Amino acid sequence: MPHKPLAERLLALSVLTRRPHWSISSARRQGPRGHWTRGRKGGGPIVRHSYGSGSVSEPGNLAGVRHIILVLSGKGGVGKSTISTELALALRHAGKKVGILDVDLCGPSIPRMLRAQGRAVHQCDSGWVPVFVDQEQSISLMSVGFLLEKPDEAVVWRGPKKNALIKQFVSDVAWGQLDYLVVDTPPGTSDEHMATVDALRPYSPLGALVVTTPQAVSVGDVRRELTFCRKTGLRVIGLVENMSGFVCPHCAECTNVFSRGGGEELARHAGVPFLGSVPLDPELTRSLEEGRDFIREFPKSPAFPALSSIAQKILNETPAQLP
Ligand SMILES: Nc1ncnc2c1ncn2[C@@H]1O[C@H](COP(=O)(O)OP(=O)(O)OP(=O)(O)O)[C@@H](O)[C@H]1O
Repeated sequence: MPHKPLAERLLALSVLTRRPHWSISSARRQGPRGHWTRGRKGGGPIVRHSYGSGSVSEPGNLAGVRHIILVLSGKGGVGKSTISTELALALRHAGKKVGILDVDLCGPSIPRMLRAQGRAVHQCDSGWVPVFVDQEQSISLMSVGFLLEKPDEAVVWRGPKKNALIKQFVSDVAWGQLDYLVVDTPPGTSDEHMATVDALRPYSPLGALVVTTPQAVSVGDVRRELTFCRKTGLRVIGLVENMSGFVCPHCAECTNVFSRGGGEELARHAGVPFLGSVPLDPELTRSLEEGRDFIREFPKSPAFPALSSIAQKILNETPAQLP
């Protein structure tokens, strides 16, 4: 069977939902600049969904989410998806219900990191049901990776189309009730970031966690990321320095492969909290490649204390529990 293009599969998916107000099919009356437009004016749809720990009847599909955390970085490959995944796992092991929204449309890596590639997105009356990655259904994940025919298929879209999908991820995914939604973003400060921040603004995100590596270039990029947060009114929860030294598995000595301390110094200089330094850890790399639960399986590894302490700092800031 020939592969259908992604837009066609999304169209088929939204036709299945038969949603009267906002679906790709009804909204494909394209605006003058190629934007998908809403079928009717107004705010988010009134939804009633009843899975998870209760039922809600409020505007929009993020109404049951308590805290939204964006994970940003100025540069690619610094470990944004890694920090998003491990933060979600650590919060889940602290007894929280967690969702992950992967808006890194051109490089969705979280399905692989959580061994969820190839899983399907289903429908309910309230929209797309995210993929539950654990048996207890404590972590749910939505990613463009689930809409691709092949895991390595490229998403070659211009900005307006990407922005429309991001808006749809925010308005049409039935998250149910969550303590935390972790949003993994692409590197940089692009249109997609603006679209994400704009779509999430009505839900008052808790703020942004900014990831950097110790090298000067990444630290320079993160400076721009902090400016982006300031200009878009997004609070910086804190800065994380990733790949910060390598702890030898034989003698436990830490070698600073890159320079060290740049992130902490930048945080001090910028007046934002520093959340911690995560060392390079081969067990972390392996567990991400194999889609294993690093927080549960590797509590003695070098990256574990830093990752749990970052999660604990977030928990300390947001003590409220779901009822
Ligand atoms: N602290 C760490 N120790 C060991 N490996 C790590 C660590 N942090 C990240 N990695 C590895 O580095 C690679 C890049 O990480 P990741 O995909 O999280 O970066 P990213 O910033 O999300 O990249 P992109 O910009 O492509 O979205 C991955 O293979 C991951 O396993």
